[in-house]
Amino acid sequence: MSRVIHVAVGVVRRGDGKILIARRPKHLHMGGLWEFPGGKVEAGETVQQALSRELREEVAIEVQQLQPLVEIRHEYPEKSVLLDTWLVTAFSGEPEGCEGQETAWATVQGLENYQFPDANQAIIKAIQTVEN
Ligand SMILES: Nc1nc2c([nH]c(=O)n2[C@@H]2O[C@H](COP(=O)(O)OP(=O)(O)OP(=O)(O)O)[C@@H](O)[C@H]2O)c(=O)[nH]1
Ligand SMILES: [Mg+2]
Repeated sequence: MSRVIHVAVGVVRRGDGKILIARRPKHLHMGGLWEFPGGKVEAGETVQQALSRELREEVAIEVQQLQPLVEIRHEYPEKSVLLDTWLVTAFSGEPEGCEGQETAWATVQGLENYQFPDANQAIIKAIQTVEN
């Protein structure tokens, strides 16, 4: 039995309702697929601290306001993840892929046109049902 990897995931929503997505670098787990930016929670960090750090490191934005969205437990053949997913409703800065990743803004409906890792289907469902 392997350990569950705790991952902080950010669903960054812009004023016009579009959602930020980024393409995972080819060499990583699930490389080439689209994702919501984020990464592993490190020892001694809260999930909110991890999310702020990851969004700064990966897409150069500062989180200003967030709310819990959903927690997804998923077993991939090679690892188990807990995607601790937050809706980011205010941020500063203009997102860019700091590690050379492609980024895009998608409408909630348009998310279906992108290929995500399997675990993300449940996140997309949660985004579709969220109000306000
Ligand atoms: N960030 C992110 N990770 C996801 C998503 N969906 C999903 O299955 N994962 C999985 O969660 C795991 C951890 O994410 P990560 O690789 O971004 O972690 P990280 O930024 O800390 O990278 P690192 O390994 O360089 O430290 C990966 O196995 C990844 O495949 C998603 O939408 N966003
Ligand atoms: Mg990451």
